[in-house]
Amino acid sequence: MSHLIVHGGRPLRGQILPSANKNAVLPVLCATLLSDKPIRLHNVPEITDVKKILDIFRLLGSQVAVDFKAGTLDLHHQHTKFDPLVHRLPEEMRSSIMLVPPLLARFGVARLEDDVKGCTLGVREIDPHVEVFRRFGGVVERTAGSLIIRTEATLQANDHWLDYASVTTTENFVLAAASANGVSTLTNAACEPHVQEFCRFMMMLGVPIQGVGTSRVTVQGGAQLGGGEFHFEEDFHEITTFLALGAITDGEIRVKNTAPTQFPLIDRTFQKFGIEIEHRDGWSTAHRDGPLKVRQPFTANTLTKVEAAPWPYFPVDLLPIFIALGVQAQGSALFWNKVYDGALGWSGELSKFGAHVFQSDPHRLITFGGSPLVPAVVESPYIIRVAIALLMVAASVEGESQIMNATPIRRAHPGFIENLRSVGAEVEWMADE
Ligand SMILES: CC(=O)N[C@H]1[C@@H](OP(=O)(O)OP(=O)(O)OC[C@H]2O[C@@H](n3ccc(=O)[nH]c3=O)[C@H](O)[C@@H]2O)O[C@H](CO)[C@@H](O)[C@@H]1O
Ligand SMILES: C=C(OP(=O)(O)O)C(=O)O
Repeated sequence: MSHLIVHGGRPLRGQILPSANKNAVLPVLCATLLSDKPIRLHNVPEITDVKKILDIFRLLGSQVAVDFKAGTLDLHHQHTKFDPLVHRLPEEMRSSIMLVPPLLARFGVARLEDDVKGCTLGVREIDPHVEVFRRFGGVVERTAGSLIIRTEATLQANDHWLDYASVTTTENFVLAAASANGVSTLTNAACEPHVQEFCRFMMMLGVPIQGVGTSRVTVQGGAQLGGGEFHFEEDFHEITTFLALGAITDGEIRVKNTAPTQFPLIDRTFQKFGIEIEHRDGWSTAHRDGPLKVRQPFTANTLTKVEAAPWPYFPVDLLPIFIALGVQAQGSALFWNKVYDGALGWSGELSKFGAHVFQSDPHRLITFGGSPLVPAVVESPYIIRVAIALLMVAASVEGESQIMNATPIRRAHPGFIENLRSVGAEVEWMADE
């Protein structure tokens, strides 16, 4: 059941309790492997990436007890063993790469399959990760289809300066530094909300970290790590997505949001399309007054633009959601993906709805929105948020559309289709032939 049928044109109204952020949950799961004490996690989402990591934990001999209904996960990596000749880390997901430091710290060896590229957004380098492994004393060897990384001794604390603020490389540095023999500092560190949430988990395990939320992070390594309990926050991606779904269908969805301090730039970006976000009493709502409309800039010869780059810029994973708003909003807007070189190639699918978009180069796309759209059969690339963006457009257009290959949604958003139905959407997975 990889395709979605959407009967669009209904305003979506209601209330949503968002799930946790996949990109916080996955590094935390990897980090649990550093400790041999019991750990309990709350608000754990039932998503395919989480299930893949739990499967490998079971194969390694860890105790795993999960209740997705209650959102609780109990992990105990006490009798865990890793054999590079037998065990394969999960493929088609980026987060596998963050199992490497805990495996090195505990077993002195890790093996990483080549396909850890995740969403097909363009080049997703592993070199910054390899550099981090080497700086901590890892010896990296290429074999057919995988990398083998080994360490002879305890990981060596060090200072490192990244080429760019990479999310998973920052998390990998912190993971390696936690078990290294001294103080390590990373400069040009990523500081996304999920990186901060991951660091808070590491601190709960007993790792002293300074500079969380900034571009320089210092980690005191070598502490004896404990266990404990941790509760995941609501995902700012999912909050934003449901606010946008309410707005694009001319409805109104109220979404629980206990961290509105993360939202000022996201709110201002909504305003660029004629949408006002209200945060009140732990809930957020998007209001629109009339048709969606791109706000005109005061500067001559420019376009209203959404510029996505590492945090605290506008988050790159949310760009497709706003491109969907752009094709429905009257006027022109420029979307600039400063991170990925292959994240906009799907724009041809928007044309099937009758949308007018122009990709000016691999990083930039202009929407000329507001013209009437028609239902369509479109094909999603393997990109979570693009499957959702196509679904958003379909939900805003009267009639039946189909989104082929929409399963990437299941990598990040548990019960997404059920949630959509609960706010009035007519959407279902297509039965297999
Ligand atoms: C599991 C996880 O957490 N995945 C997220 C993580 O992936 P991930 O950690 O893989 O993303 P990186 O931050 O490493 O960036 C991805 C790629 O973008 C390019 N790049 C990035 C930044 C930059 O300033 N210059 C540059 O060229 C590089 O080619 C890099 O390989 O962060 C990405 C960027 O927020 C998100 O899209 C992914 O959802
Ligand atoms: C791109 C994403 O994930 P990944 O890095 O796991 O592919 C995402 O979460 O939007």
